[in-house]
Formats: sequence, structure tokens, C-alpha cells
Amino acid sequence: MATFSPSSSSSSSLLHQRTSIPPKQCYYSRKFSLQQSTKRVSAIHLHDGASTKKVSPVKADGPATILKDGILSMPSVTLPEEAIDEENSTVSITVVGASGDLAKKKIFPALFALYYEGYLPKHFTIFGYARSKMSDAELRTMVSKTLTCRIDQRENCGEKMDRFLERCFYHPGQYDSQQNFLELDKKLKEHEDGRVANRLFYLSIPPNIFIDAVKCASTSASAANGWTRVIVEKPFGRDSESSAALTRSLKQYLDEDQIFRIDHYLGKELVENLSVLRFSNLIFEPLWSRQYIRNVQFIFAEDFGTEGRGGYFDNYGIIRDIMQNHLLQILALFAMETPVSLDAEDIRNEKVKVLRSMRPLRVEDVVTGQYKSHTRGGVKYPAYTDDKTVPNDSLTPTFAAAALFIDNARWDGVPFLMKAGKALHDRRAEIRVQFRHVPGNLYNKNIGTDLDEATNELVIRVQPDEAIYLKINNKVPGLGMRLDRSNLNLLYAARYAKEIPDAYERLLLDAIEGERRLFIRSDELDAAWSLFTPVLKELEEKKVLPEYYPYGSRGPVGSHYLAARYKVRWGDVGSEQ
Ligand SMILES: NC(=O)C1=CN([C@@H]2O[C@H](COP(=O)(O)OP(=O)(O)OC[C@H]3O[C@@H](n4cnc5c(N)ncnc54)[C@H](OP(=O)(O)O)[C@@H]3O)[C@@H](O)[C@H]2O)C=CC1
Ligand SMILES: O=C1O[C@H](COP(=O)(O)O)[C@@H](O)[C@H](O)[C@H]1O
Repeated sequence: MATFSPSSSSSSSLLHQRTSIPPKQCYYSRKFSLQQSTKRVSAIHLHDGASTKKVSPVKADGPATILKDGILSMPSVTLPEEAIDEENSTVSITVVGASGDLAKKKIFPALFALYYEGYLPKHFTIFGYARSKMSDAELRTMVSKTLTCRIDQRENCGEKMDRFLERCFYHPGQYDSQQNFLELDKKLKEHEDGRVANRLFYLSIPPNIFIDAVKCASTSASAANGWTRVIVEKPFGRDSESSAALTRSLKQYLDEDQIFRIDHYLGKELVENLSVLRFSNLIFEPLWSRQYIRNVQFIFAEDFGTEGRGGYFDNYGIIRDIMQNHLLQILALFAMETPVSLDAEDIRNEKVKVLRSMRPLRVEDVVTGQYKSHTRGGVKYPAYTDDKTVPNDSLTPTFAAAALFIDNARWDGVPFLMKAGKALHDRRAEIRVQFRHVPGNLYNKNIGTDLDEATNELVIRVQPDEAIYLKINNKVPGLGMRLDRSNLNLLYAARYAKEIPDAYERLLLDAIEGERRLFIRSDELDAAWSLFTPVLKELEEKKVLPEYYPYGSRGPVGSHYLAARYKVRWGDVGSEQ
């Protein structure tokens, strides 16, 4: 073990102060401000000039404290031995299903962005694995064509891309072939070159072959002396039973702490910021309850249909595709109680608790829709069922709205509304918090007749154009006394010059670093499915007809009736959004 014991040092000198860390390493902290604000030493980042590695202290003797003039006093922390041994360890990342859409669109670009920014460890190798026949050179050509990520306009991008591609390789193989995975293992070993070998497998394949691939990877290509982790993509089953069966099968080959169930919405910047906003600002946390909040809305909209993914989508539908995972995860983060710390288990414990306090969704609290063909400006937009991979008589919802409730002391009676849809008039993901009326408001008569319009609303716009804004009532300048609604607006593009990383970058880095906070634990998943499984079964058994809405419209009118039943008006509708 190595001991690190700086004390009473400024944060900049802290970066270099150490006792028994080898001289070429210094401290670099991606999350330094987080550590300061939590006043706990939960992680330390080691940086050797080329790469960064996060380590958890084995032991911290006490909390960090901020003294006068920003001087930071740190406790003595004990680091694990592997933390100081970057030279002798390596990480191999195998993208299983490398020829597929997600790998090309998201995973390889995210890995390149991490490399470009210096976040990957010094020694790393990337392998693509799939059945398609490809050489290393062909994989590199394929990857280079799809590196259309945020980095590609940057300085030295071409040069860095060449360096990155030199470290990408390909192995063709079947997903259920131990022999093919043994061959992969052999190649990985050659690249690992006798170092401590850590291996990350990213399962970017259809769910019906997850288990075959996990079985082969774990039995024939696990790391011999380092860690082995597996990132599993959604869908995690299609209901409680199939999800539990998937978990059982995964656990035949992996421990829970090796399984990284990804929900990429948890990696989005504004979703990460939700806890910061709430727990580090005095003005929000005291208002975060039924006393002040009338309703909360989670809205997801896409202005395109299921084009190209109809085959997958028809078996799942929008409730499983977006609500049960992305929107529910955001809801859990929004509504959970204060966690004991920012450690993964403390956060996930709170998320499970709030999910388990929720009422299973009732069929009368759901509205479903499906888009139909629509011609606008001479262009004909297809119906969902025009997709050749979708049956003509499919009832699969491409839109749903739902009202959910949390039966605990904080949220009793507050409607949590969700709305998700494809082929709508715009693309957005946002959280809207509508506050109650001001009691005995002196200015009621200056507001007009619609008091609901005049309540405060906090909007967290996850995408596009990331922003946080608060709608307030304000006096219109002039000699009269007229109020209007104005926004206190934090528009990220105006406030921060830095680009926002893609969610997959954050999540891949976390998986490499063993940070589980943004990945879904099996009990969270069980709780999430318990809420949606009964209603999904009922909708399917009763063959409930979706309400048809034109491609490019605002979706079924039924969603407004549902909201009105709970005295809610969707915040994304109307002139001022
Ligand atoms: N694409 C996206 O935007 C998103 C995808 N996901 C999830 O990520 C995973 C991968 O998605 P995506 O890349 O779109 O998937 P693809 O359909 O593109 O499949 C990935 C690869 O798996 C192999 N494959 C496809 N079908 C089969 C099959 N029936 N049997 C065996 N192998 C098959 C193919 O490789 P080969 O033939 O070379 O072996 C293919 O290139 C899925 O679980 C998906 O649900 C999650 C969120 C978004
Ligand atoms: O998981 C999924 O997410 C995408 C939307 O992701 P975004 O990051 O582009 O907002 C959605 O299109 C897809 O249907 C779903 O499977």
C-alpha cells in the first residue's frame, strides 16, 4: 500500500504533494470540485502526463476540509498498490458486435474522444469482435469513417486518430463459440505483453445473444490476473420475469460487481447535474417535496420515427424503450432521499428505495399512441407500420403518456407525469417541475385569470441546447403594475465554452475506472420492472388500440386528458416553453 498524506496545502500545490508516489505521477482530478464540495476523499486521480487513472483510497483517515483562503486540508489516505503501477497494467476493451450500429455510432467515437482527451490508460488495446469477416485494416477504415464525433474538428485530430487506430484490432468470431473466444484471448494476451491485464467487454449485440457471449467471454477470455467487467446494453428483458431470468443467467458467469448495465441517459451532463443542483443549492432542496411542488414532468420527444430499428422496436415499444429505463432512472434520481454519500452503493440504495415506494402503473393512467403517415410540404412521412420489419397490424405504441405516484412522505399525492414519443414535432428531453401557487399572493389581480400559468416552473433541458431555467413572475418595466413571466436562464452554450461530452464517454470511462454510480444494479432493475410489467401485460393481453397521431404532430390528444385528470398542464405545450 502507498500512503498519501498531504495536509494544509492549497489545491494547486496539492496536485503535486505526495509521499510515496513515484515521481512521474502527480495528482489530477477530473472530479476535484466534487470531492471538495462533499468534503470526503472518495477518489483520487493519478495522471502521468499521458493518461489518467482514478483510484479509490483503501482508507481515508478523515474528511477533507476547506480552510481559509481556499486552503484544503486533506486526510491521510492509503492507496491500493495497483494505483501506482500503471506502467505494469493494461486495459483491453472488446466491443462485441463491433460491426453494428451502436458500435459505429457511439462506442468507437466515445473511445476515441477519451483517447484524444488523455483519459484512457497508458497501455490499452481495443478489439472489435463480430461474425462479419473483417481485417484489422478494414475495422480501422470502418471506425475512421464513423469518428464523426465532437472531436473531429479539433487540433491534431488526424494525427491522434492515426495513433488511436493503431491500437484497434479485429477478431471475427461467433458469439457462442468458446473456440473463437479462446482465439481472442490469445490475441489479447499478445497485446497485454505480460502486464496485469484488465478486460472490459462491451456487449453491443441483440439481447438474444447476450448470454452466449457472456458465457464464452467469461469462460474463455476472462482476465487471468486483473479485473474483468462486462457492459450490458438494454433491453434488460421485456418484463419482470425475463429480466430476472437474464440476471440469473448473467450471474452464472459474472458477479454483480462485474456487470455494468448501461442506461446512457444517466451519462448525460444534465442528468449528472441533477443531484448537484438539488443537493448543493440551498434554494432547491427545501422546496423539493409535496409542500411546494405541484407536479413533475419527464418529457422525451424525437422528431423521427423508428426508421431502421423497427424490427427491434416492435418487440418492445416506447414504454420499454424509453419510459421504464431512461425516464424512470431520471425520476429516481430526482425524487430519491439524500444519499449517505456519493458512493455508488449509497446512491443506488436511495434509488431503489424510491422506486419501491412507487405505485405500479395502472392501465387507466396510461395513454398510448402510434404514428400514422402524414404529408407536409409535399413530403410524405411514413406510418410506423410502413416499416417493412413491422407487421401491418402492429399495435406497438410509439407514444405513451403516464401518471405515476410515489407513496412516501415527501411525494404523497404529487403526480409524476411521463411522456415519450417518436415521430413528434420536435426533439427534446427535459424535466419540468411545476411549483404550487403563492398563498395569498398580493399580485394575483396583476397576473390575470390563469393562475396556473403564473406559478414558478423549473426546467432542466437535458437536450438539445442544454439549459436550466426558472420561470418567475416579474414586473414589466414601466409606470404601471403589470407582471409577466420571465426566465432566469442558464444556457450551457452561453455559460460554458467547453463542449459537453457524449454520455457514452462518461459511462465508458466510469466502467474502466470501476465507478458504478451511473450503472443499474439488479435490484433497481427489478423494482423498475415491477412498476411497468402489470400494465404492459394488460395492454398487450387486451390488445388496447393506440391512438393514431400524424407523423410530426404533438402526439395523441389523450395525453392532455390524462394530465387534466390530475389538474396538470404539460409544460412543453403553449407559446412560452
Ligand atoms: N443502435 C442504437 O442506437 C442503440 C442500441 N442499443 C442496444 O445496443 C445493442 C446493439 O445495438 P445495435 O448496434 O443497434 O444492434 P445491431 O442490430 O446493429 O447488431 C449489432 C451486431 O450484432 C450482430 N447481430 C445482429 N443480429 C444478430 C443476430 N440475430 N444473431 C447474431 N448476431 C447478430 C451483427 O454483427 P455480425 O453479423 O457481424 O456478427 C451486428 O452488426 C442492442 O442490445 C440494442 O438494443 C441501445 C441503445 C441505442
Ligand atoms: O435508448 C434509446 O435511446 C435513443 C435516444 O437516445 P438519445 O441519446 O439520442 O436521446 C432512442 O432513439 C432509442 O429508441 C432508444 O433505444
